[in-house]
Amino acid sequence: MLLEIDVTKNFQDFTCHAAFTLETKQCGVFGPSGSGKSTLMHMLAGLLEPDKGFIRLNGRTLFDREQKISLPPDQRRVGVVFQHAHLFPHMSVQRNLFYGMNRLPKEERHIDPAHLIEVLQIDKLLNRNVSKLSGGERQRVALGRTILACPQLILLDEPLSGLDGMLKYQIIPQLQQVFAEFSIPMLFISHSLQELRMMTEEVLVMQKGQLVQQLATEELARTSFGTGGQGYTNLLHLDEMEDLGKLLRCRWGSIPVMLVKAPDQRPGEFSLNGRDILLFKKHPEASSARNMLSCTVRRTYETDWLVGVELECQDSQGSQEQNLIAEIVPQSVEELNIQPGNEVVAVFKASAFRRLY
Ligand SMILES: Nc1ncnc2c1ncn2[C@@H]1O[C@H](COP(=O)(O)OP(=O)(O)OP(=O)(O)O)[C@@H](O)[C@H]1O
Repeated sequence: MLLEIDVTKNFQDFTCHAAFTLETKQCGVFGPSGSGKSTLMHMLAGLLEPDKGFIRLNGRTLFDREQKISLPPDQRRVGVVFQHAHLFPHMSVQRNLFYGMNRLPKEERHIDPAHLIEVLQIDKLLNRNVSKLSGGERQRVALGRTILACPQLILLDEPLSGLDGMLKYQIIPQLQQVFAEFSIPMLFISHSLQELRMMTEEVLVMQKGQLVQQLATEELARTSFGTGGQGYTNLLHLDEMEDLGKLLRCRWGSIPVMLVKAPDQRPGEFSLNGRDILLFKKHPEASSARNMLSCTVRRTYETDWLVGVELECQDSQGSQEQNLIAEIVPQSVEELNIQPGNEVVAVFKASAFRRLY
């Protein structure tokens, strides 16, 4: 995908200006409420006309003020999924799903509906009336309808913010799978950095109507979590849980880790705060913490008042496996001689994990 934009929109007391070139398939738009994320998205989709500038998608001009080009939304090949799925209330799920696809010339229909329906797990909903769907089901149908129209770009405007926490994290793996399998470029708009980390590789940061940064989502996570009070959040996929009574032995890739047993605990995504990880020079002789991983320091970086230490953790065979970031105070960096290439032991409790979904 190649998206080239330089647009300006003036409202009475607000100006939105964004100029960027994007080649990444999975990109986020991040910013606080009122920073202009939706305004930018509406200009892209053709729902709002910029006062100045141009929008080109894969070399095709969607908008150009000087050339007096402004394609209507249905000719842009840009699909939109809103916060609240705008499904047609008088149609069944099936008719909603195929609405856009039926309007496409046959030679442009390159998505297999049966496969998409399977990945989105909506096969049992096809004959239902849309008023009988839950929030998560509605969002999956809305996404399916948008994808079947075979857009060159999909805009998702806070698609998860209308869903409660648990449901949100259940739908994320499905979204990840859909975008990976069908390889559709997307712009994912959100004010949740956690969602963006799970869904995108690169992110555009909006502030007060201006595009202020374009960077890797992971890089943004490091700086924002580091300078914010909450600390950097490592995201870990844990599976193969083995019941040891009050603890669960799980796999993080090929590394075994211990997790406290909670009701209804099952494999999935967990977070581990970088400030909950202690670093030791040598393997501690005894500790109440259940997790002690041998690691190599890869890099350090400074946050406002802590130091982020990028670690490569080894599995039992000693091969470098997973990455982890610990945040420690500068004095500890000096005392432990934390430098790239040095070996340390990362220690954290079995209760330090938080389940995401
Ligand atoms: N049609 C309009 N007329 C006048 N002002 C508008 C219009 N649309 C948006 N704005 C203003 O533009 C600013 C940015 O709004 P926008 O909805 O783009 O922000 P946002 O980053 O998407 O916010 P949120 O996360 O709350 O959805 C706001 O101050 C809003 O009041």
